[in-house]
Amino acid sequence: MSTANVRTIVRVRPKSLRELSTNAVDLLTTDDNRNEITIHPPPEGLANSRHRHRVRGPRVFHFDKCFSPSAIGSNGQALEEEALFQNTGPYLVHSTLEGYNACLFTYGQSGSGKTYSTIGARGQTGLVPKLSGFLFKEIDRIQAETNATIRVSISVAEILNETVYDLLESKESTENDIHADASTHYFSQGFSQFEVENAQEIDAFLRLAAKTKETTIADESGKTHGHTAIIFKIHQKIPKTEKQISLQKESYLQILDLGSFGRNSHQKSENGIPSEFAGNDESLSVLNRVIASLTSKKHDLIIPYTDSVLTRFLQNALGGNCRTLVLACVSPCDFDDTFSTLRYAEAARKIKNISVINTKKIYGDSDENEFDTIVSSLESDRVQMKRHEEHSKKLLAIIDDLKTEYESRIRSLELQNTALKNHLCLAVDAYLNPVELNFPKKPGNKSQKSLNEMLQMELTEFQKDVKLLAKDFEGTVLSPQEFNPPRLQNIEEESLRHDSLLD
Ligand SMILES: Nc1ncnc2c1ncn2[C@@H]1O[C@H](COP(=O)(O)OP(=O)(O)OP(=O)(O)O)[C@@H](O)[C@H]1O
Repeated sequence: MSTANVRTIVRVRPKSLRELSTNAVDLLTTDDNRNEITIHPPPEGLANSRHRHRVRGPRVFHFDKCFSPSAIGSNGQALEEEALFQNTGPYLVHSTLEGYNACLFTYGQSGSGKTYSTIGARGQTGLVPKLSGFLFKEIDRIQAETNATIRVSISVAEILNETVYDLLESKESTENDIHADASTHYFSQGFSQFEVENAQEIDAFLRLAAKTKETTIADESGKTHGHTAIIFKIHQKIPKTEKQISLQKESYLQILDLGSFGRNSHQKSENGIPSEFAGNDESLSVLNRVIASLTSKKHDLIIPYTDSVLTRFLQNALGGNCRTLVLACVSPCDFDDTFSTLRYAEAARKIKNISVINTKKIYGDSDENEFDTIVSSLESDRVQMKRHEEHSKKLLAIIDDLKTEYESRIRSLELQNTALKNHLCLAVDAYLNPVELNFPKKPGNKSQKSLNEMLQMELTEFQKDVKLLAKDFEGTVLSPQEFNPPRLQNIEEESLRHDSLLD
């Protein structure tokens, strides 16, 4: 079992021709050695930015690795291409061949270089072709050294508006068709899988997938706006030792080229106004919520993985049984989207994954050894338990906070209650023992009568108020027995008493 944080790599693309021709201001300073990127707010008057009011000066972000655009090498490839591969490929391939699940997913605004970096473009080889070459080189080496048998199969899917398209079978899948693998908890079942024996075959399947995309789900301009998932399943059988025990390992290597968000994106929100996530479906905003929940100080107990198909795919990669790399791609001249990407990428670095080697021992020729199945399932349960234990701790902390808050509220209510009780007692006492008023004698019966009526009315109003007050506090302040409201007869006597005072 190994615990590791999600690793984040940020790649800054060079200025596009449009940005060069319009003299767009470069807002990023990248220090590849310190792995930090500084973003500078655009100069006044150049852009109307959502974030500017929160970012008055430059803001520095830290990552596991940063790549600024570099010169083109003698092989026609940008120099950082090889460095990018060295920082991703071996980690992913070695992890998968050790038996761990591994995942790389891209993140970034439209046109920031996600597809360029993963798949490649116009003579530039992306990570996936390099990775498949390296994978088979390593498989050949291991097979030669250990006599292990390693089989690789590939699935390619497109996630678009909550629908999953199997790009190798050209069919749609519903959410129920696709599900997690029982032993690895990896969300990968339900697509067609094809066994591949070398990098050329992988390349052929990727071309087939691209063709399917183009003919079935691309728009008129030939673009597709979904998230592309390339999933390799690696199955290893390691031959028997003297004790007649052989090992089986099954792991997944998942590459996700995510769709775009951003103001330059191809789609708009429902009301036609471009928004941060308008360029894609809601799934990217769910992904941001998942990252925010996993890294929140408030310890959100429910991580919204199930709110989108994309986050179901990434459930293992974010906080689960997987070694994960995030490749965040940014444009140098777009403040809002670049700032947002850098913020989420930096947050993703705080996510902790607990991964296990997905292995199974086999005795003799049987691969149905009950004991080992139980052991491997227990190991997987242990990881789940550890996660639940962490959640329980967070839950207890929240309960403690709530308890303290409620205790202080109860104390304050008790104080209020005592104050109101005193207040009510005074009011009742004032009513039952009125201060005798010395009204001046007025000549003539008429004015004396109207004064009596006035007194009578005030007395009735006061009686109502006291009754209401007593009702409000019934059972908490005064019991009905304690409170003895004056009856009408008493009021009449009182009125007569006042009358006699006036006489
Ligand atoms: N590092 C880079 N060096 C040179 N050109 C690049 C680089 N990154 C991207 N580009 C160019 O920028 C353009 C956009 O790149 P890309 O299509 O990979 O973006 P994206 O993030 O996948 O966008 P979308 O999600 O909208 O498809 C392409 O023409 C690509 O060739």
